[in-house]
Amino acid sequence: MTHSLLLLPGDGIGPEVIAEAETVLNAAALDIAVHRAPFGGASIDRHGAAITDETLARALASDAVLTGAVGGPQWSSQPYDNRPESGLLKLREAMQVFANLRPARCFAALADASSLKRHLVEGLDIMFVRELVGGVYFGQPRGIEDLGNGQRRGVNTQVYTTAEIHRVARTAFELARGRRNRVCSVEKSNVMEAGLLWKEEVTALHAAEYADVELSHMLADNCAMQLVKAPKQFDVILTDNLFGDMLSDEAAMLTGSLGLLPSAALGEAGKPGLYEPIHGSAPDIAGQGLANPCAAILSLAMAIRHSFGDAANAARIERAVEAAIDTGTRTRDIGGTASTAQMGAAIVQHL
Ligand SMILES: NC(=O)c1ccc[n+]([C@@H]2O[C@H](COP(=O)([O-])OP(=O)(O)OC[C@H]3O[C@@H](n4cnc5c(N)ncnc54)[C@H](O)[C@@H]3O)[C@@H](O)[C@H]2O)c1
Ligand SMILES: CC(C)[C@H](C(=O)O)[C@@H](O)C(=O)O
Ligand SMILES: [Mg+2]
Repeated sequence: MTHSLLLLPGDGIGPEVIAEAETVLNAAALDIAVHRAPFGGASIDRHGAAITDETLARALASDAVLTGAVGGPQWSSQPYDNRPESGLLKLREAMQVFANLRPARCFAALADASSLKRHLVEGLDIMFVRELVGGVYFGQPRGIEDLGNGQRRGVNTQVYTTAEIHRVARTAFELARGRRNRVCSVEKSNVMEAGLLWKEEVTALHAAEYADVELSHMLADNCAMQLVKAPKQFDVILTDNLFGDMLSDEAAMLTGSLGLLPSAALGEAGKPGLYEPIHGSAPDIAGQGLANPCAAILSLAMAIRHSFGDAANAARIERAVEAAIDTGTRTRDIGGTASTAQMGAAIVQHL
C-alpha cells in the first residue's frame, strides 16, 4: 500500500536537513508518495500566511507530515499570530497530536561529544513524552493588554483537563511497558494548581490501569538538575508542553547535539503523525551546509515506524545513521568537518 508523506521544509536549516531526509527516503526505495508545501516564513513570503488552509487540509489527509524547522529574525515583525512558529502550533493543534515522543539516546561513538563526562551519558536512553496541544501554549486567556497608564500586561494561561492528562499519560505508560517499565511524571505541583491536577490524575490513572509500571513524580526544577547530575536514572519522562520543550533541549546536549534529536507527535490511533527534529531553524548556521541532518533523518525513521507501520525499514535507517557516525562521518556540531550533504551521503552508503 502506498503511504503519503507531506514534507514541510520550512526555514533556515529546515530545507537543508529535509533535503537529506529526502535523499535517504529515495535511497531506501519505499512505496511512499511525497508531497511538499512551503511552511513558516517561506509560506508567509509566498502566501501571506505561516500555514495555508490548503496545507492544513493536505496535512490532515496525509499519513504523515515531516517538518524541518520554522522561524527566523526576518519574520519577527509579523503579527504574533502569523509568526512562523504560530504556523507550527496551528498545525499541531489541527492534527491533535497530543503525545510528542522525543527520544534522547547517546550513541556510543559520541559519548565524548556530550558536555557531560562519558560515564554519565554512555548508554543513555530516555524517552520524553511531552504533551503537545495543550497547556500554556494554548490556554485562554492570552495576549498583551494595554493598561492605559503606560503599562502593559502579558498573559498566558496554563490549563489542563483530566482527559488531556490521561490521554498523554496513557501513551507514556504504554511506551514504558516496552522499555524499562518506569515513568517519571514531571510538573510543578508545589506552586501550580494545573501541576497538582497533573500529578493527581497521573496517579489515579496509574492505580486504575498501569499499576505494573513503576511511577515516580518529580518537580520540574529538580528534573532539570537531575538530568545533568545523573541522567541515566530516567526511562520515560512524562511532562507538559512547556517543561517538555525545555527539558528535551537540555537532554539533547547529553547526546552530543541538538542536531541529533528526532521527534514523533502522535494523536488518536489511525490519525496522521507529525514528525519534526526538535531543533529550530538555526539562523546562525543556515545556508552554510553546516547543519546536522541526523535529527531530520531519524524523524523520518520515526514516521516510517509509527505512521507507516514499517519497523524494519525504520530500524534500517536508524542503523545507517549510527554506522555513518561510527565510521567517522560527523558534522561540525559533533566534532567533525562533514557538510550536511556529506553526512546524508554517508548515511545512504550504510543503508
Ligand atoms: N520545530 C521548529 O520549527 C523550531 C524549534 C525550535 C526553534 N524554532 C525557531 O528557530 C529559530 C531559532 O531558534 P534558536 O536559535 O533558539 O534554536 P535552534 O534550535 O534553531 O538553534 C540553537 C543552537 O543549536 C544549533 N543547532 C540547531 N540545530 C542544529 C543542527 N541540526 N545542526 C547543528 N547545529 C544545530 C544552532 O546553530 C544554534 O547554535 C527561532 O525562530 C525559533 O522559534 C523552531
Ligand atoms: C518553535 C516552537 C513553537 C517549538 C515549541 O516550543 O514547541 C520548538 O521549540 C520545539 O521544540 O518544537
Ligand atoms: Mg523547543
